[in-house]
Parts: sequence; structure tokens; C-alpha cells
Amino acid sequence: MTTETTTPRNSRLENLRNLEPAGRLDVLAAAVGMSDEDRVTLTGADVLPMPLANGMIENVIGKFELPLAVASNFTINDKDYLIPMVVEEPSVVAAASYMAKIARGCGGFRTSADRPVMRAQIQVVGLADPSGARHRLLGAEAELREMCNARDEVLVSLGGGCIGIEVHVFETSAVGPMAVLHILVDVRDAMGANAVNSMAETIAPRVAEIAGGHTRLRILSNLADHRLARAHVTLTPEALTTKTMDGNDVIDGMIEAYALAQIDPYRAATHNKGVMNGVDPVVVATGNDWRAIEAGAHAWAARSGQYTSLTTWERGANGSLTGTIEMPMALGLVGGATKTHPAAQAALRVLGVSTAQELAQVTVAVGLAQNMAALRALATEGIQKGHMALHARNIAILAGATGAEVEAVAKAIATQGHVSVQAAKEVLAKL
Ligand SMILES: CC(C)(COP(=O)([O-])OP(=O)([O-])OC[C@H]1O[C@@H](n2cnc3c(N)ncnc32)[C@H](O)[C@@H]1OP(=O)([O-])[O-])[C@@H](O)C(=O)NCCC(=O)NCCSC(=O)C[C@@](C)(O)CC(=O)[O-]
Ligand SMILES: NC(=O)C1=CN([C@@H]2O[C@H](COP(=O)(O)OP(=O)(O)OC[C@H]3O[C@@H](n4cnc5c(N)ncnc54)[C@H](OP(=O)(O)O)[C@@H]3O)[C@@H](O)[C@H]2O)C=CC1
Repeated sequence: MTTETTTPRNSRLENLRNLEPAGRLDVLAAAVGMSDEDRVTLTGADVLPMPLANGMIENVIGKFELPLAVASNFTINDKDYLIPMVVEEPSVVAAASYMAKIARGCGGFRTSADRPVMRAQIQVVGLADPSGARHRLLGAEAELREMCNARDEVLVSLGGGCIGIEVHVFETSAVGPMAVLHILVDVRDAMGANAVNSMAETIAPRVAEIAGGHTRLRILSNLADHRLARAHVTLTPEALTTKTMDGNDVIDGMIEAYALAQIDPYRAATHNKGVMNGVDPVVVATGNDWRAIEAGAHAWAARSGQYTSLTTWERGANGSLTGTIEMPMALGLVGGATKTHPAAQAALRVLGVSTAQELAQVTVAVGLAQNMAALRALATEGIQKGHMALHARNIAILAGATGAEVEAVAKAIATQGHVSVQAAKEVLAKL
């Protein structure tokens, strides 16, 4: 994993939480060698000019802003990362930073990723002999692969392109038999939707001719199961010991929480929402398609026929806790809003990633960290203590607190254990 800047980064930015946004940006800029232009972009001041916004989607009437934060303390494969996150929910960034700090003391996260191979599907209906069609199509693999690659010489020149096909046959009550040809395409640093969709549409007539039917859908699959990214972390009981709980008891609690997510979709849905609390903010900050990531993640979680956890948590031979995550992570560095949104470009430079696979690894590491935070909190003091303490700031602001009042009111209502606008107003009135 390489970064663009020459100086090694240090992601342990102590006291970041106690600064104001401008002060945090100064610290971040110094840590990553940020350009003045990126510094201005990341302040958010008209970062997306209306003409640009109006060119991104249809019927534009304005813009909608969300907070942009940075998760600190991450060490991934012995390299430090400062990770931009866009999210509206309190405690998410704090949680990721906290777990990265704990993991940092245990060697950090270790990650890997598959080749960036995407699937596109070409549906063939009206078949007399679906099995015969399958064999004819598989026999034409070289011809179809060459047709795909002739369609995208840029991708091939970058080392990508179509690397193979699969043919799946279904018997349906609605429309009888159908064959679905998959092209498997290495899309390099793109998310790859446009590249593979164009290839599928290009070869569809030839596919219909070989199969002896006619084609319908020609579209990528978001179940990018050949484009997995994975991360793991090993935590000692000492690292997980809190003021009130021994680390071994924390580990027991986290494994028991995971065990429920493994077998119960009701829990797995929330468990995986916790994972996506870490994944989605990085996906959004880098201008990627979070709907595609979400679709792939949950389809992957249900691949066995029962929806289950995206992560695993086990006690290792030496008593440490090992956490793992593996999931599809089809992210791009060069396409869509990643290329057009100035803040996404700046965020990628803060990250210092140089390939889509590196971005994918960083993203799943944050997902694992987020899951670790949730399970650790649930296994110890419960989620509300930490979550509501940070949510209290939102409530204080809603109650009319400004400036230094916000922290004072938030601290008072969090300490009372009654985080509500009414309680905040009463405290504010007494200030
Ligand atoms: C919220 C914390 C981190 C507080 O935890 P704490 O013990 O109060 O934290 P602390 O004050 O001891 O600080 C420890 C570190 O946390 C970070 N940190 C701590 N506070 C801040 C802050 N204000 N701003 C920035 N960073 C912060 C920071 O890195 C800090 O280290 P330092 O830099 O100070 O040396 C902890 O209680 C926690 O991790 N809770 C879990 C919260 C969580 O998971 N939130 C996600 C939303 S809940 C949800 O939707 C998912 C869920 C729960 O449903 C999933 C599931 O069910 O599995
Ligand atoms: N179901 C879904 O998920 C769908 C998603 N989308 C949306 O499409 C958006 C754009 O996707 P995507 O296809 O990636 O974007 P692009 O179409 O912009 O593809 C990336 C472009 O960058 C060029 N390129 C330059 N350098 C590289 C490199 N190193 N690796 C790969 N390509 C490179 C490619 O050239 P060349 O074209 O010559 O290869 C390609 O034109 C996605 O973010 C998504 O929101 C669209 C349809 C469906």
C-alpha cells in the first residue's frame, strides 16, 4: 500500500477533539502536507459550484451539506491513515477513532483486497435448449472476451479488461428457461459500472445469436463477489480492559454479541448497520456510490440463504480477540462524482491512497473498527452512555445554546442522564 506524499504520516493527532474545526483542519493540513487549494475546498465554502452541481444530476434546485470529519489513529498494514468521513450521526467518528487508537496499540489493522473484478449480466430468454446455449456460449469465451476488450482499449492498456465469463441457467415459471451470461472484468481504479455496462451492451447481439434466443437485461451486478476487501485485527485483553470491566470479560461479551448476529437476522441487520456506519461515511466522502456498496454488502451477507454478520469475532489461541471483515467493496478513484466533486478529490488526497483496492481496504478497516466499537460498548456500558453524551451536543444546539454554552449544556444533561430539548432549555435558562 503506497501513499502519494513522501513524508510518513502520523494519524495519532492528540487533542484533535478539543479544537475548533479550523484548528483541526490546520492540524490535518500539517499532518498530510495539504495544499492551500485543498484546505479551502475542505472548509466547504461553496465547494460545489452550482454549475457543477447542475451538471451532476437533474432538476437541481440547490445543494445539501453534511458534516465532514476525519477519523484519527488508524494504522493499516503498518501505515498511518487519516480518514475523511461524511456522516450526520453523532459518536460514529469518535467510535472509529477510539477503536483505531486501541487497535494501534495492538499492531493496527491488516488488510488485503481481490483484483478489482466486476460482473455484468446479459440475460437471454426465448431459449429452446438452455443447456445447449450454455455450452455454446462457454465455447465462445475467447471471441466474447476479445469483443469486450476491443470496446475499451483504455482499460486494457491499464492492465484491466475482460478476464472471463460464466453462464448461469435458470428455469422460471414466468418466462420459461433463461441463460444469464456474466462477463468478469478487471476495471482497475474505476467503480466500473459504465465500463462493464458498455461491454455487455456491445456483445449482447452476438450472445443472442450464439445462444439462440434474445437478450433483455445488460447491466452490472452490484454483488461484486470477485471484488472483496478484507481486514482483521487482534486485540489483547489488556487493550480492552475498561475502568469497570476486565478485558477478558469484555471479550466474552463481544463474542456473545457476535454469536447472536451470526444466527439472528434481527440482530445481524443492526450489527451490519454498525459496520456500514464506518463504511458509508468513507464512501460518501470520496464521492463513491454508497447505494451500490450497500446493495453489495447486504446481498453478500445473505449469500448463504440466511442474512448474517459481515464480520467475525473469535478468541485466539493466546486469549486475544480476533476480528475480521470481508465484503464486496466496489469503489473508484477515477469515475463518477469521485472525479467531479472537488471535496471528494481533496478527501482522496488526505487519504493518500493510490489505487481503488487500497481505498477498498481502508474502507473495510473502518467498517471493522465501527463494528468493534459498537460491540465493545454493548458488551460494557451499553450504547447510550457514549452515544447520548455526544448526541447531547445536538440537543443543546436545538435548545438554543451557542458557543461555549453548547458544551456546558451538553455536559449537564448528559450527566443528568436526561438528554432532551426540554432538559437542555432548563439548563440553558440557569446559565
Ligand atoms: C462514543 C465513545 C467513543 C465515547 O467513549 P469514551 O470512553 O467517552 O471516550 P474517551 O473520552 O475515553 O476517548 C477515547 C477516544 O475516543 C475518541 N473520542 C472520544 N470522544 C471523542 C470526541 N468527542 N471527539 C473525537 N474523538 C473522540 C478519541 O480517539 C479518544 O481518544 P483521545 O484522542 O482523546 O486520546 C464510545 O462510547 C463508543 O465508541 N461508543 C460506541 C458508539 C457507536 O458505536 N456509535 C455508532 C452509532 S450507534 C449505531 O448506530 C450502531 C449500533 C450500536 O446500533 C450497531 C450495533 O448495534 O452493533
Ligand atoms: N448499479 C450501479 O451500481 C450503477 C452505478 N452507476 C454509477 O456510475 C458511476 C461511474 O462509474 P464508473 O464506470 O467507474 O465511472 P466512469 O464511467 O467515469 O469510468 C471511469 C473512467 O475513467 C477512465 N479511467 C482513467 N484511468 C482509469 C483507471 N486507472 N482505471 C479505470 N478507469 C480509468 C476510464 O476510461 P475508459 O472508459 O476508456 O475505460 C473510464 O472512462 C458510479 O459511481 C455509479 O454511481 C451507473 C450505473 C449503474
